Amino acid sequence: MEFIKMHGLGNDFVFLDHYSVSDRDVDYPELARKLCHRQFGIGGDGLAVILPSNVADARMRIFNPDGSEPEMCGNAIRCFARYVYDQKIVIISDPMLVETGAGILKLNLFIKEGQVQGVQVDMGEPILRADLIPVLGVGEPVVGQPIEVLGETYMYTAVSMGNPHCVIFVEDFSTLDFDRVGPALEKHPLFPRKTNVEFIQINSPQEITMKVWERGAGPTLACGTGACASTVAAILNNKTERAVTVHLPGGDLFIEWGPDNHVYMTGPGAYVFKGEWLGTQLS
Ligand SMILES: N[C@@H](CCC[C@H](N)C(=O)O)C(=O)O
Repeated sequence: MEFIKMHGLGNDFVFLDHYSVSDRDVDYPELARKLCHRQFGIGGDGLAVILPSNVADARMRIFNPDGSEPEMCGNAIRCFARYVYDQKIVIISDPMLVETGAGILKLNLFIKEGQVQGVQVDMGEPILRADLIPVLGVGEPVVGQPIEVLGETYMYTAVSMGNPHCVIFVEDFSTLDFDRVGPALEKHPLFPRKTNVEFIQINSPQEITMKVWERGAGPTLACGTGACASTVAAILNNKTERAVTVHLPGGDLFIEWGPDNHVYMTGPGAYVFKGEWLGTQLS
C-alpha cells in the first residue's frame, strides 16, 4: 500500500490517496491504529484519506491514532491541499473546496513559481453553543467556566471548530502538570465526545503560545483547529486582538477571526517522504 508522509508544523500525518481507488471497503480506523503506530507502523498523529466528493473538489477524512474519526484537522487540510494541487488529482476551483466532517471549507493556495508556499483556510464560524460543542451542564457562553480535575480547579473556555476544544489560560507552562492534566481533561465527563485541550500563555495582544493535548492522539507539536479555537477563546476573554500569531512547539500559525465571523488560518504544509507499507503485526 503506497502512502505519503506530510506534516503541518510537526503535526504529522500518513496520507492515503484513495481518490481513484475503486474498492474503498477499507477499515480506516484499524488502518489508522496500525499506520500511526510510532514503532510498529509508519508513525503519525493521524491518518488522512484523499477521496472524491460530489459537493466539493475533493473530500478529506481524518482518523486519530486511536482509530477515532474527528470532524476536522487544520494542519492536515493544508497538507491535503498541497498534495491535491501538486499531483493534479483534480482541477481545483479557486478557492479550492474541500468536503470535511465540519462542512465544505474554502482554501486559498499561495503559489510561487508553481510551488505551494502556504495555505489559508476559511475554517468557518466557531461554534459557541454548549449543546453543539458539546459540553454538559453549563450555560452560554462557555467562557471562563470552572472545571475540576485531579483536585484542582481550572477556568476554561469551550469552542468547537467542528471538533471540540477546551482552552485554559496559564501564567507559566512550567507550573503545569501537562501529562496528567491533559488526558484527564480530554476524558472529563463534562465533554461527552471528549475534547482537545489547549493551554495558552498570552504574550501580547497579537501573540499567544500554545501547548496542546489532542483528543485521540495525546501531545502533538501543533494543532490547527486548536490554534483557531484558542484565538477565539482569547478574544472572548478580552485577552487579544482579532488577528494573532500562535506560537506552537512546531512553529507558527497566523489566525484571524474576521468581521464575517469566520476564522481564517494560514500556515504551511510540508512533505516528509513517500513509501510502501508492507503490513504491520501489532501482536
Ligand atoms: N491536529 C489537528 C486536529 C486533529 C483531530 C483532533 N485530534 C480531534 O480529535 O479533534 C489539527 O491540526 O486541527
